Amino acid sequence: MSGIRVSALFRPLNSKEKTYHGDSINIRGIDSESFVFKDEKDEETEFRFDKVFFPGSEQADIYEFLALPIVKAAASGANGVVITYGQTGAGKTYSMEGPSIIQCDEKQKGLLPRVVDGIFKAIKSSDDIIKYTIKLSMVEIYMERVRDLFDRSKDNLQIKENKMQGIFVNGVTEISISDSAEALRTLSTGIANRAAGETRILILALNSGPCVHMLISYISQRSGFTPVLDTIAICYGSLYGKLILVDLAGSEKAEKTGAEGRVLEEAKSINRSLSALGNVINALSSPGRGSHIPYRDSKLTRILQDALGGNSQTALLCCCSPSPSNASETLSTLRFGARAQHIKQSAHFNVKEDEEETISPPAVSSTKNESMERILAKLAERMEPEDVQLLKQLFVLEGIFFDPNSVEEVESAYEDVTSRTISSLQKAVEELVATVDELKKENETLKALPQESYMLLNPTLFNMVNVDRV
Ligand SMILES: Nc1ncnc2c1ncn2[C@@H]1O[C@H](COP(=O)(O)OP(=O)(O)OP(=O)(O)O)[C@@H](O)[C@H]1O
Repeated sequence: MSGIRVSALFRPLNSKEKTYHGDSINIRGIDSESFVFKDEKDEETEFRFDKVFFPGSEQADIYEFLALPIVKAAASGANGVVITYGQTGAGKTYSMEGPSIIQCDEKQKGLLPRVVDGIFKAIKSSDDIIKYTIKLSMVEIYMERVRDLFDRSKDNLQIKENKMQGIFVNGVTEISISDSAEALRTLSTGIANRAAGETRILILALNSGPCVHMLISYISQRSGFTPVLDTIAICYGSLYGKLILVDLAGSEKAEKTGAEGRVLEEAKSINRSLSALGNVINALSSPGRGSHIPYRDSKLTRILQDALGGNSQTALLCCCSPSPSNASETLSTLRFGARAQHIKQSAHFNVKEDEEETISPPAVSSTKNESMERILAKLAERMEPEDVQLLKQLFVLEGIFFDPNSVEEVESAYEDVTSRTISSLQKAVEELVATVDELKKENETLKALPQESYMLLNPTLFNMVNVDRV
């Protein structure tokens, strides 16, 4: 999958819409990927997405097209994100959950229960030797605070970032699950805790390891290493895939909600976070984009930074009403989706460090390679070509990841690898100095011995010391 996979979904008309406009709808399908949309002024615009789900589409088809490839990739250690976007009542939650995640007709099942089933299926069909741990977290963003839906006392969680996990919610409750039924029961407690109208984020973390076939490929790579790199060889033990499902809050304008007081404040906060998402998408999709992408402008964009900026497989479902009465909101949802289509990404595998196992990370992505080359070019200005070659291998081994568009992160990755290399070189130098000291001492002892003892101990040394004395 390249870029973000974007689909538009038109739910069936509801009874209210039918009352006002009968059966009329403002879209005319062209094929499974495109349609003509008629706005409030009867102007027509053609839209094309990766797939269009017209009214009456099957929930199973949406899952298979948007989420299944991501589920499979997550089971092999890649990050994935599925987002539903659209105005209130457009079908985001229905698409995500279906009428209920616990008791529901098979046909109506939403993405969430299907994703959970899909993960367990992928695990069952994988190699027996791989052991998986699956953990669930569920948060909502309420008035720019990240709240834990499994533990309501945690109502202002912080978003952090590290090299192995990328972006993560610090201190969030993670519940281990071992089968679909348990996962759905757990999820339903989180769903019961949510506030109406907020953005809900479900994080499924999959850890797997040890993985033997990767151990073999690691050994074959190691055979070419010099002893210097051996001393800093990094051990890998497990892969983890992070799968995030995001049911966004309604995208309509705050004023349109007719709310007042606290509810209006909530609506404005939702608008701010969705407009921050729009700004990030605009920045990422602009052809001559600069290096600054405003991920830090909202909690939502910060959590989705990996998803939008590079190292995840991402699917966006733009949920719409097909009714002329919602034309202006539908148009803005479609435009949002059209912009998102221009974002280019590259998913890569996450390899978690482990002290006991040694496996090689899968191949790095092309974006990461570009970043790597850039950093190596910088290093080449001040290092010997052989050392740069060694670093190149180290980059590949270490599976370094960072946002290649962020100068800050490029710098920190550069500093990280440089300082590790320097410390390993320092260690090697210290060992050499110790060896030289030992040899010197040995030499002194030998010099102090009478000549006859030299000859008995080692005739070669005797000759060397003699030469030295001459
Ligand atoms: N694809 C669909 N098929 C049948 N009914 C649907 C579909 N999508 C949505 N609906 C119905 O439309 C109504 C609103 O849908 P839903 O709650 O999913 O909207 P939403 O976009 O999540 O709204 P909110 O922003 O308030 O969460 C529900 O009653 C739901 O049953």
